[in-house]
Amino acid sequence: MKRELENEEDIKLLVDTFYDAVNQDKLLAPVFNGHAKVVWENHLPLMYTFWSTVLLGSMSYKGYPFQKHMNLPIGQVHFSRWVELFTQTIDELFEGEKAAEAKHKATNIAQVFQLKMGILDPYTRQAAV
Ligand code: HEM
Repeated sequence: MKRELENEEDIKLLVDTFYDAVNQDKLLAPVFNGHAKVVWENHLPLMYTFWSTVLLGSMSYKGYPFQKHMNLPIGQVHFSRWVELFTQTIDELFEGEKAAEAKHKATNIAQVFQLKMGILDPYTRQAAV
């Protein structure tokens, strides 16, 4: 049954389910595990703090996420998949205002990363040529 996204337990469920999907994705899994060699025991708790700061205002995350992405071998196709999996995860588990906010914020942050990386053109917001 779908529920409102409202507490730390929900954040943990969101993050765990999302990265399970990432780990099964043929496009994204090699970036996380092959290229970046992410240590999941560290990354997952960090992402709980990130999303609880963004959505619940906990202020438990302190960092600069963009820096971790700027040298990754990723383009528009990777970001589109990331946003698609995130959106699917939210829709599968949650409903309501916070769920909508989570999708909106994730999409915006993904767009900002792509603008900063020069993947999207700042004027058209389409793929930069
Ligand atoms: C194709 C898309 C993406 C890929 C491949 C990706 C991959 C990564 C990788 C490899 C790391 C470093 C993990 C580590 O060193 O342990 C990371 C960190 C992180 N990512 Fe992403 N990411 C993507 C999109 C996003 C988006 C859209 C967001 C936000 C909505 C995000 C938020 C973060 C945060 C908060 C961190 C932690 C940064 C820190 O160390 O403080 N990522 N990501």
